[in-house]
Amino acid sequence: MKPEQNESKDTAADFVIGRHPAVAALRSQQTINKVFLQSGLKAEAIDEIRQLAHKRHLVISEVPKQKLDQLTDHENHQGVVLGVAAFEYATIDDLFAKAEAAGEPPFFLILDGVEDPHNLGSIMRTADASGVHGIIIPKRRAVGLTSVVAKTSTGAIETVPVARVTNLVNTVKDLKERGLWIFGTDMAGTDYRDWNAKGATGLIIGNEGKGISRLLKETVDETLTIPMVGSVQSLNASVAAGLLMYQGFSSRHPVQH
Ligand SMILES: C[S@@+](CC[C@H](N)C(=O)[O-])C[C@H]1O[C@@H](n2cnc3c(N)ncnc32)[C@H](O)[C@@H]1O
Repeated sequence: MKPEQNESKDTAADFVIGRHPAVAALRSQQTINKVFLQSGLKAEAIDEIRQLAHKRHLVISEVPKQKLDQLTDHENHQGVVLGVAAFEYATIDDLFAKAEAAGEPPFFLILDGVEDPHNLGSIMRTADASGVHGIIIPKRRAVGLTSVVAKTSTGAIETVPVARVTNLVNTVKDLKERGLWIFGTDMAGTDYRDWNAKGATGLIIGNEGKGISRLLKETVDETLTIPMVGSVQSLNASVAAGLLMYQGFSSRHPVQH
């Protein structure tokens, strides 16, 4: 499959939902594109939001409650939703370009349905620190680039490109054709301390509950395990990703004695 059939450059819409978060966002430096207020709603907090929006020369759209329910997937919006600056997604080619610009074999992270924005943000933070050239996520059933992810990433959202694809299995097959060696992760594989990530590498981290899907597991060249001696079943996805990314870093940047 050609990459352009599976992925494209796109942007994520994000919303600030509810009265307090909206006031905080309007008072901050955050770029706001749209202000939606529930039509006919009268309250002091709404007046304050109107004033703050006017001060910033923002256009206010008065919309029926159903429209806000729809935008927020029925979250408790209290009649207020702001459309905030979207984060732009990269393409797979952008990720390859980043590796090439660094003069290094690609080191990509593939997240198979990570859902928790704190996990994604924290993974991005470690990816930035450990020299990962980019992250690939699926379009469906996974968290995207939201404001919580941006905050948790402590700025890494600006430096680590994230590509969103419709079909991870096809993307991984395509990456293999482009020379990457694909590593899966679960509880029964090679000890990750023996892992050498010097070559072109794709590392897959699974969903917080389900791990890596069966079809994706079938595509991997090798599976890695972080040994565990306690009683818990598995590590948190971002902790496991962090340890593995740093093992990758260690093999790429050995200590010079
Ligand atoms: C919370 S775990 C998922 C657990 C899931 N029940 C399973 O059995 O795969 C989320 C992801 O973190 C990574 N992970 C967690 N603990 C790991 C370990 N000890 N070794 C390798 N990867 C691990 C894997 O990528 C896993 O898919």
